[in-house]
This record gives sequence, C-alpha cells and structure tokens, in this order.
Amino acid sequence: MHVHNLPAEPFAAPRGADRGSSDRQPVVVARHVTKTYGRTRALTGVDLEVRAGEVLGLVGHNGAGKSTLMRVLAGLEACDEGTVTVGGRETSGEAGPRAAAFRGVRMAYQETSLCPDLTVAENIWVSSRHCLPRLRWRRAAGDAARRRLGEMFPGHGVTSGDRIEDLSLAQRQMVEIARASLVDRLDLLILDEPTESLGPDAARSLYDYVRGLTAGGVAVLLISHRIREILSVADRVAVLRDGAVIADRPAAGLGEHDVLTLMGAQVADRAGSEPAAAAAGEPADRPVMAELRGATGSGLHDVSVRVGAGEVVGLAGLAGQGQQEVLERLWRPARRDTRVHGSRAYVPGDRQRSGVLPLWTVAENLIVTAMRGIARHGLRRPAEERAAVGSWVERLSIRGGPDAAMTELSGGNQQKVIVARAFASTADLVLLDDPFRGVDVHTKTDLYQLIRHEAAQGRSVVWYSSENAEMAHCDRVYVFRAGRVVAELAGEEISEEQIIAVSFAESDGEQSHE
Ligand SMILES: Nc1ncnc2c1ncn2[C@@H]1O[C@H](COP(=O)(O)OP(=O)(O)OP(=O)(O)O)[C@@H](O)[C@H]1O
Repeated sequence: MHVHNLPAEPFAAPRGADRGSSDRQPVVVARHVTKTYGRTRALTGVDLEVRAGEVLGLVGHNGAGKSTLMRVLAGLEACDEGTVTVGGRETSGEAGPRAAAFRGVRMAYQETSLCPDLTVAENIWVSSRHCLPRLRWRRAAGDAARRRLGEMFPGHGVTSGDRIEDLSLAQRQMVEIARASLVDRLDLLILDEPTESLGPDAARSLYDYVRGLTAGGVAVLLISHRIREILSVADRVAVLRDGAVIADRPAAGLGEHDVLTLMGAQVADRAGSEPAAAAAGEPADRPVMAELRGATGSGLHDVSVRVGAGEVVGLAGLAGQGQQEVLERLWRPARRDTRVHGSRAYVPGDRQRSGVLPLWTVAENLIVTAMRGIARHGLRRPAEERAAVGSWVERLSIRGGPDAAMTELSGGNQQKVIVARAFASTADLVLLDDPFRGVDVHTKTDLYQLIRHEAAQGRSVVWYSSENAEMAHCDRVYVFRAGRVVAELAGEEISEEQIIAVSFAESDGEQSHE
C-alpha cells in the first residue's frame, strides 16, 4: 500500500485508471464469517467478495445483519469465526478503529458517527488525523472538508466551522459521507443507507461521485432499503438473509420483484404493492380534529390545513418546505391560528436526537406511552402491559424481542419501536415526521396497513414523507413549497407523478413572485 501524505492535498481523489470488469481484483473477502451477540446470531456464516472498481449493493430485512457485516468488513469488530482478507492479506485477530490492515476501508454510518458538539472540521480531524499535518491541523481539516463536500454535494450549505448539532439531518449525513471518504488511500467505501436522509439532488450528486470513485478503481459497498436505487447504481447485488448471503447476482437483469423475493418476502401475500384503500366518506363530513388557519411565521406563509377524525393527511413536497413546522405546531399548539382536539403522539424524524430511550428495553420504550391507557385507577397492570408489548413486537416483527435493550436493536428495528410507541398510545392524533427511514420494504407495507387500520378506528394521522409514493396511502395531501401550501390533492388525484408535477409547476410560478 502506498501512502501519499501531502499536507497541502492530503486526501486522495479518485484514482484515474479505468479498469474493465474482467480484471477486478478482490479488495475485501469474507469467508464463513460468524458473529454472535448474546443469544442473537447476527451473522451465521457469510461468504462475500467486494472487488475493485465495482459497486456492490447489499440488501436484506431489518436485522438481517447488514450493519454487523459492514463493521466486520471495516475492521471495527472482530468476527467470531471465519476470515476477513483485505488486499490479499488475512486479518485474523486485527480489529478496532486503528487496525492497520483496514486503513483503506472506510465506512459512512446510517446514524452518523459524528460528535454533535464539535465542528465539522474537528470531526474530520478526529477521524482522519493520521493523514493530516500536525501544524495548522484545524485549517487543513476544514479545507479538506470544504473541498470534499463541494465535490460530493454541490450547494450543501455547510461550512467547516459549523457545529454538527446545528446542522440538518441531511447535512449531517453529507458530512458523515465526506468524512468517511477522507483518507490518504481509499480502497473500499462502505455506505450504510446513505440516502435515507438526503434529498433527491444530493442523492444524485452522491452517486455521480461514487461513479467517479469506481472508475478510479475504488470499491463501493452500498446498503439500502431502496431496491430501485440499488438496482440503478450497483453492478452486483448480494442478498443477506438471517445472517448469511443467500444470493449474489449481477444487477443487470434483476428486477425489483426478484430482489424482494430473494430477500425472503411473501411478496404475493402482502397487499403491499397496492396502496391500502383510503377510508370512505367525504373528508368534509368528518369532525375536525386539528386545524391550522392561515398560519404564518417561523417559515410558514398563510398555511391552512384541516385534519378530520379518522383521516390520514399527507404533507408532501421537497424536504424542508414547511412540513416540519406544521407538525411542530400541531404537536405544541401555541397560537390562535392552530386548534387541536384530543391527545397527540409524535414520531420524530431524527431518532438520534429525540427518538428512543436508548438505555431502556424495547418493552419499556413501548409501554411508556401506553401505560396510561392500560392502568386502572392509577394502578399499572403488568400482565396487560406485557400482552400489549408482545402484540406490538409480533405485529411489527421487532427483531430482538421485548427484553432487548434499544442499543442492541438494528436501526430499522429501533425505528419500528418508535412508530409502535406512537400507535400503542391512546392518542387521537398521530403526527409522523418521515417515520419509515431505514425500515425495510416489507415492514413498511405492514405499517401502511397499520395506519389505515388505525384511521378506520377513528384516529387521525398527519404524515410527512420524503417518499412521494407513500402519499398514496393518504386520504388527502397538502403539497408544500417555500412554506406555502401549493396544492391540495384528494383520493384519485394523489399519485407520485401528480405530487412531483404540482411541486415543480407551482415552484416556477412561486419563483416569479419572489
Ligand atoms: N451490539 C449489539 N448487541 C446485541 N445485538 C446486536 C448488536 N448489534 C446488532 N445486534 C443484533 O444483530 C442482528 C443484526 O443487526 P444489524 O444491525 O446488523 O441488522 P441490519 O441488517 O443492519 O438491520 P437494519 O436494516 O435495521 O439496519 C439484529 O438482530 C440485532 O438486534
């Protein structure tokens, strides 16, 4: 391995030479890799090869073992059995953040590994200090961050002196990905659900950059629950099921349905590919549960939103156009222009900041909101609580079970607990802020049905989603742009195409007024 440690330009750009698929050398090879946590067999014998110059897509259900495998391939954790070979050299016993054998293998985490109260430059320094000069390190780290963010995400809006905690979720994800790529020699870049928090433009820029990397001979391992995205970016797709790779195929010729079937889904058994039917009855007939009337201020301009009892109302449009402000106002109604009847539950979009009680178990996290509904005359009823928890764990296939600590759960399973917690409460109004990030396709399908079912019982749901296709499960959708409602769609009018068409058509009109 040659290292070019130049203070002025310490981090390697994609290497130049294009390599054909025929001479792709293995960069990292796993053979019969196992990993057990307590009673959980996270990896049960993985065989996988990642080759230079390719994008390998890795798919699998929540809890299939994807993140665990990545940590082992990146040398952050040692496997129990089996071998990991990096650049032709077996690494047995070497693991931990500083293991030299893994120096060219870098990983961007789905939850981000950044320290919130340090700046962007300081975070970059912490993770890449071995290739930064000791003198004026802060400046060098800041320059490197600025350059790499500019290459990867033009228009990112981050400055190297920004504190991580002040950045948006998308910006934190961008810094995380840039951080992972900043190394003196990059052999394998692992991206764990990189686009879950990114908008479509940032995702496109990232994949353009990834193509440059692979053209230069770097290997990229991409984990995602977005199967279409995997199929459009990856050269090869590996499917992980119950801790083992059960299929490894070229992406060309694979369809979305093929991948879902390989993942082990009873695709035909789930009514998921079709949106669940919206509840009957004209929205205008329903008693109003919550309402914003001409709300203005903190980014909103004359926004009126009405939520009927038993209605699922979608908030759509590009990210950050006022949808979160609407949820926030419904959650904490403080002004005259907002009226909310009944109790509320909230599923935050950012579980790192305000989602789970990490040191508590799944059962404790679930029951914390449901207790009030279960208790009689102020007394808790443990048997009923236990039964309620059990039914939610089963209903959402929360892998790990009720007694697992939240920190033991995979990212997607943590998210399921947060969603279940909201619906397990007695709240009349459930507010969802892009709630299904990181949740696998099949569980999402079950959750869509859950939402419809709860609405049919009379609950109201307000749902912001960055995935326009999800809005088809709503009764009515408000499309937002620059803090304004630019369209209200109902029933048949709601479709991905229509939402995009309205967002963009209206956005041009808006701009001419600005
Ligand atoms: N530190 C840990 N302690 C105990 N169990 C763990 C730990 N890390 C992972 N597990 C368990 O190992 C299994 C695999 O988890 P992993 O995070 O690798 O899944 P994943 O495929 O990445 O899921 P997701 O799509 O939800 O991110 C899960 O059952 C999880 O609960």
